[in-house]
Parts: sequence; C-alpha cells; structure tokens
Amino acid sequence: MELFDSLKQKITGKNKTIVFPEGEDPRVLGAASRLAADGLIKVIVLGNQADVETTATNHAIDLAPITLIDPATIPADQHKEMLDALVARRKGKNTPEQAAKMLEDPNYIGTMMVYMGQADGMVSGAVHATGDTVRPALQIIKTKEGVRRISGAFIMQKGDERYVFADCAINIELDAAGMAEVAVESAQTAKVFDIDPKVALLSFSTKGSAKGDMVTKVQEATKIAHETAPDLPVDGELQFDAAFVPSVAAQKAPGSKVAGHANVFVFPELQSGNIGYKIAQRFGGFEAIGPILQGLNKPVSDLSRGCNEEDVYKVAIITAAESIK
Ligand SMILES: CC(C)(COP(=O)(O)OP(=O)(O)OC[C@H]1O[C@@H](n2cnc3c(N)ncnc32)[C@H](O)[C@@H]1OP(=O)(O)O)[C@@H](O)C(=O)NCCC(=O)NCCS
Ligand SMILES: CC(=O)OP(=O)(O)O
Repeated sequence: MELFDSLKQKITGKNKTIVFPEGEDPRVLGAASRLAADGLIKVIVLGNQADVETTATNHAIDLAPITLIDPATIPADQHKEMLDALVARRKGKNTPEQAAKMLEDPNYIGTMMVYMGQADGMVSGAVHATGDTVRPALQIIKTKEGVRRISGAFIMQKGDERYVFADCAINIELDAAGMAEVAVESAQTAKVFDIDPKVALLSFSTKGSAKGDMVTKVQEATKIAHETAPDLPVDGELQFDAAFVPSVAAQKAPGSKVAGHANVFVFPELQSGNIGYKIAQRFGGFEAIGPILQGLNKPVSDLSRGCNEEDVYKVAIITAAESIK
C-alpha cells in the first residue's frame, strides 16, 4: 500500500485534532481545509479573523470545515488558564510577565493547546523560521523519556526510493553521543515509514581515509550507536558514495554490512544535513517530507518555509499518525 494511503487509514475515524498557528497563509489554510473536508482530522486554525477570511476569499478556500480561533478574542478565563499552565510548566524559568508575552506568539498558543490536550499535534513553520517554530515545543512539550536531544529527520522519496536523512533541522552541532542518538532515533523513524533501516554515519572520510577531530567524532558516534543498539545495522565513518554505491563501497569499505546499501543517512552536523537534503530535493528531484521531529513527548511538526500546500497536507497526516500510540 502507498505510504500515505496507510497513514490515512491509520488516522481515519480517530478524530485527531491538529492545530495550525499560521492560518493567514494560503498554503496552510488550503491544506487545513482539505484535511478537514476529507474527514482525516479535526482542524483548529489560529489567525486574525479578518486576515484569514481575506486569504480564504482570495484563494477560494472553504472555511466551513475549520475551527478558526482568533488569538485576540480568546476569552479571558481561557487565556488565564493557559497562562497559569505555562508558568507552572516553565517552573521558574519564565516570569508570568514573560509567559504572557510568549502567549502573544501563535506558536506558543498552539504548543500550549497540544500540551493541555486541546489538540493532538501542531503543524507550523510555513511562515516562521525553524527556531521560532520548535522552541516552544522544546520548552513545553520536552523530550520523551530516554531521549536527550530532539532532532529533525526528512523522509526523502522518489518513485520506489525512500530514505531517511537526519539531523537536517535542529541541532547545530552534536557531540559523538548526540550523533549516535540521532542514528538510533532515525532508525526508529525509518521503521514507521516501512524502511528496514541500514544506518550510515556520514563524513568526508571512509574508514580512516582522512584524519581529524571531525572524523574522530563520527568514528566515536558509530561505536556508541553499536553499543546502544547492537542489533541495528549501522556503520561509519562513511562518505556518501561509500554509503550508497555498492561498487564504491566494495573499494572503500569492503566487508561492511551497511556500506553500499544504506538507507538512513546521519549527517555530522547541521550545515551538511540541511544543505544535503535541499540538494537531494532541488537537484535530485526527491520529495522531502518533514522535518519530522524525533524524540518529542507529543507531536509538533515543523515545515520548510519553501513548502507547498501538499507538503502541509502530508506533514499534518504524519503528525496525526504520530499522535496514535
Ligand atoms: C533549535 C534551536 C532554536 C534551539 O535554540 P535556543 O532556543 O537558542 O536553545 P536554548 O539553548 O536557548 O534552549 C531553549 C530550550 O530548548 C531546549 N533545547 C534546545 N535544543 C534542544 C534539543 N535539541 N532537544 C531538546 N531540547 C532542546 C533547552 O534545553 C532549553 O530548555 P529550557 O528553556 O527548558 O531550559 C537552535 O538550536 C536552532 O536555531 N537550531 C537550528 C534551527 C534551524 O535554523 N534549522 C535549519 C532550518 S530547518
Ligand atoms: C527545514 C528547513 O530548512 O526549513 P526552512 O527552509 O524554513 O529554513
């Protein structure tokens, strides 16, 4: 079954609610309206009422299936309840005044709705940069037990080919333990998308062909990933060609169970991860689905600001599916 058909089947009838804090954006509003009209999820859109209505009129988007909440008109008692919950969650890290300021930002309101159980997940980031989109989730939703760092993975898809790239979105620089954690988390993500994971930890060096601190970090990360998940096929440090091309793997990493067949690619830091996925997307013609945030207590999904309506639609389906245990 096609990936999104099985995800749609998973969420149909579950009445999951997804909140979209960027209601004024036509890509977001269009996707939200279609998702609700298709009966896949219940939709809450946050936005200035007049601006959302203008967007709907200009783009022929039906607002009927959507619940629109204008943050400026949230009743005082509901706002106070949210503010108190935020102050309590931040446990002295933010004053009530700071928390009130945070709630002027729709990403904080949406995240609080997820935290308070008013929504099952949030999709944002079509307008806001990643930092502003995910910071509320890092501060409020937080990591699930056993996970130190949240990371961002993309499902890269073209025809029958499907791969996981990570971390392409969140951690600017990880140490070896952090990179190993991304490797293990990404393997879990791969399984959700019917990929049998073979994980490559990428570098500009293959099996000691170059030296330096950056290479040592990837070697150490590979060792830690082996110790953490002994049954997981994982290898490093590998250059991308050694990880992906069997003939190059035979020359550069003979005997590796992963080299030449990798389908989960873990980048050594964010520069290469973010650049790498965008090259595969824009030069390689791969659809980039994500970033899917790995390791959060409840699903919050970021979008690329370069996304289209279909990307928003698909990420929301993934987010709803993630909310089903
Ligand atoms: C994600 C990011 C915004 C966090 O930066 P930040 O807000 O300055 O981070 P801080 O160190 O101030 O941490 C803020 C909170 O988030 C938590 N946090 C930060 N990174 C985290 C991570 N990867 N996992 C879990 N929690 C994290 C911190 O513990 C802190 O929590 P606290 O306030 O309860 O103590 C930052 O790492 C970033 O900008 N990353 C790059 C995003 C990007 O532009 N990607 C490219 C496009 S997709
Ligand atoms: C994931 C990503 O790169 O997001 P943006 O394009 O919004 O920076």
